[in-house]
Amino acid sequence: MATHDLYESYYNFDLKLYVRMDELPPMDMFVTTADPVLEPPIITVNTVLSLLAIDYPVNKLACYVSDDGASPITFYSLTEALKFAKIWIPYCKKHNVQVRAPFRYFTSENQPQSNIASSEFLQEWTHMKGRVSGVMTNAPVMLNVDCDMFVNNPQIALHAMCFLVDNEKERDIAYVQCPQVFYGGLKDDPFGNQLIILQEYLGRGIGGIQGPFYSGTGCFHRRKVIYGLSPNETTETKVFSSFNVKSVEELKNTFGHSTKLVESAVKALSGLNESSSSPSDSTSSIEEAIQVAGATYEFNTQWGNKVGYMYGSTTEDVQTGLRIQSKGWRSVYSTPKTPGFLGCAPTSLPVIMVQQARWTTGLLEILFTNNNPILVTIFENLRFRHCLAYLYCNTWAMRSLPELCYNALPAYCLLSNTSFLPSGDYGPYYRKPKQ
Ligand SMILES: O=c1ccn([C@@H]2O[C@H](COP(=O)(O)OP(=O)(O)O[C@H]3O[C@H](CO)[C@@H](O)[C@H](O)[C@H]3O)[C@@H](O)[C@H]2O)c(=O)[nH]1
Repeated sequence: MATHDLYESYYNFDLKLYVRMDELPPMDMFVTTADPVLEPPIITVNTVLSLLAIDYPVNKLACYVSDDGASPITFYSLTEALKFAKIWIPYCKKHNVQVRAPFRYFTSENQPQSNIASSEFLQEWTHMKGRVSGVMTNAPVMLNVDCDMFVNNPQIALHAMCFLVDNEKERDIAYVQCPQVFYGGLKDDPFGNQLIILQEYLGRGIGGIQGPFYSGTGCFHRRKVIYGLSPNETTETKVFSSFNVKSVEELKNTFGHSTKLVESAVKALSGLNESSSSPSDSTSSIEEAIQVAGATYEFNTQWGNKVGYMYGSTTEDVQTGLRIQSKGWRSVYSTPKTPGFLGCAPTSLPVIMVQQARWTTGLLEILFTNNNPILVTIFENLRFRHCLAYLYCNTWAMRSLPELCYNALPAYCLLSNTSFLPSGDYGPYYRKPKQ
């Protein structure tokens, strides 16, 4: 194997990835956006450009943007961005640019140092800066990213592949989650936006049990797991014992009436899509994609219930991760020195409160679904200690009441001139220390 064919990447646990370029699995990347006012198209465009420019074979990447706001401005911006991508991506790769979201790259701290940069580079840099203003692929790996989170480490996909490329030891890993890291936060993080407790302490702690929760953006999934595969249903047993004997009708009950989608799901579940790198005929795929994207497609199917993203909670990501882990799958954190993705945290109190109210409500809702952590620990394969970690998060909203009372105690004591701490009179059984 020639050295230049090798991709080598180090992970925290000294895990190495030795794989030829053509052996890397294809990857579909999903960016979601909803509101062109709150999430200006320029942010989405930067995220898309940074994804397209990651260090990965270009013929194995596909990027999908879901715009729930159906904004023509976002659409127009993306078509313009594609033209820009044709010069931006080769430029990043040629000069090994690290931050590949143009709006971050062209900030003052990234100005090239003219004393060390070659004249060719300086010329190209200036040229680039002038332009800044301006059911198809079925890949086995899927990455999802919020529109306001750009790629900060172009090798992040290779880091994730350390775990996902078929490696005997890591076969039961369902997804690789990158912690959410934010730029431009408030000084001293007064509202806890950097999620330090959640990610640095809780996240890393549960990483040692069954792995981090799925927390939305910055997550690399195996498609077959999203389609409902369990770790004990190895590729072979699934193909030969289950799907081959299931009738087409049964499969349609699960995946809907699109024959093409059913075929692609069977391929994904049986691992037959692991090496295909080019999309199928794009015209017919687009027609099929329009059909399966319709709001009514999911009626009387298992989407949202057993396959795909779970419904029933506004934190669909945590619930989907719980469904996956309840089958016994594990997950891992990807925390290379340079964070994989950087996002923009809200900075005003009202926005933060709305966001946290949404999260806490969503987490509580999970307790009232079939994916209640206690039920899936008893009847499925969620580990007990992992169940406790989920319960700790799910009850975030309920904990707010005792926490509020506790926080109000010092103020109450000051006003009423009382103390909630022991007064010093410990009763007859207390022996005073000798002087
Ligand atoms: O109807 C909607 C609403 C939101 N979004 C997109 O979903 C993403 C997350 O929405 P946002 O309002 O930014 O929610 P956050 O609370 O910041 O997101 C966190 O929490 C969400 C719910 O748990 C996860 O889906 C996200 O990945 C995670 O970053 C953004 O790209 C939105 O554009 C849509 O596509 N359609």
